[in-house]
Amino acid sequence: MVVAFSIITQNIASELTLLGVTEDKLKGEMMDLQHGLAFLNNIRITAGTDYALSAGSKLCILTAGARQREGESRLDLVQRNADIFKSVIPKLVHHSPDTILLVVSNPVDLLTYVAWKLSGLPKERVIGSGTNVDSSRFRFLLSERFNLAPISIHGWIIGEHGDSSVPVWSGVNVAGVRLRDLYPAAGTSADMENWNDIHRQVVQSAYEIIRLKGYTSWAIGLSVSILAVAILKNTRNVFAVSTFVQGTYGIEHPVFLSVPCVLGENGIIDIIRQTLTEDELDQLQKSAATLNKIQSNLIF
Ligand SMILES: NC(=O)C1=CN([C@@H]2O[C@H](COP(=O)(O)OP(=O)(O)OC[C@H]3O[C@@H](n4cnc5c(N)ncnc54)[C@H](O)[C@@H]3O)[C@@H](O)[C@H]2O)C=CC1
Ligand SMILES: CC(=O)C(=O)O
Repeated sequence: MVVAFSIITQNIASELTLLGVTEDKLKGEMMDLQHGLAFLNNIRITAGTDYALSAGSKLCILTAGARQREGESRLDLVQRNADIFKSVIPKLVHHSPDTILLVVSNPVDLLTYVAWKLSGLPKERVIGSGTNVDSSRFRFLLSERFNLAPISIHGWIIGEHGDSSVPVWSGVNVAGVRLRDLYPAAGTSADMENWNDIHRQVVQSAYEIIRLKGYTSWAIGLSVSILAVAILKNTRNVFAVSTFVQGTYGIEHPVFLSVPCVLGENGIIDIIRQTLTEDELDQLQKSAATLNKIQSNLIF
């Protein structure tokens, strides 16, 4: 619902459909959103369980599925949510054969792979929300340490949206001034200033928020609506999103994980190849291997 709300406030869509399994809940959410339209630009909002409502969609955002309970990892959800995708994806693509799929449900990298396989769509049109939200958490935490606005901090988290994510310390910079030029040990094992604690906090963020409020919503909602803006407005902005990476960064496994990608009306237009250190590359390849191990045992 935060994704839907953020999209409505961004004025990027003329129609929005909420699809799900509970008619009453969907109708209630639809009415509540509709009653706010007098304060916003107009948009046609519909809701229901009939996938025909979504016919001709340019973008389908997938948030269906189980979420982590306290202490559960994202990877623990995989088979449950793959089963749900088995019933959802073919119906979506049947009604919108030229759509772009943007997967948010967890574990997002594995489910993006599942969505790609089930949909038959070209890989450029199947995208996972990936580590865009981790990168935003990273930039926020760095911004507190630098005492600067998060938007002025450039830093990327790549790899799995989950426990094996990779902080690209070698690239962290403000206005082109690299943290590593000022303090070469930042994020390494020799780091006396403990910058890596920021990455630890990024990885722990979802666990901590789930412990505190039961689920995460605001940051992911904003993060996904920004991706929707880039796709629907063809902006060519660069975000860390989950894409098919076999053959890039020396990754041999057929997996989806996050690297910086250019987004536009056809989905992923290009991958930006970052100059990673040997250690960062090694971590990225390990992240791919972690995902591949689970992916090879998936049934869908
Ligand atoms: N990638 C990311 O950064 C994030 C991912 N998530 C993931 O998004 C998913 C949803 O999380 P929440 O919205 O918090 O959970 P929620 O429980 O509030 O919503 C899940 C929705 O899925 C619907 N659903 C269940 N089976 C369905 C089916 N067969 N067809 C259509 N809809 C179905 C439910 O009715 C419910 O409305 C979870 O997998 C969660 O882990 C959540 C936050 C961030
Ligand atoms: C739940 C989740 O994946 C997140 O907020 O990062």
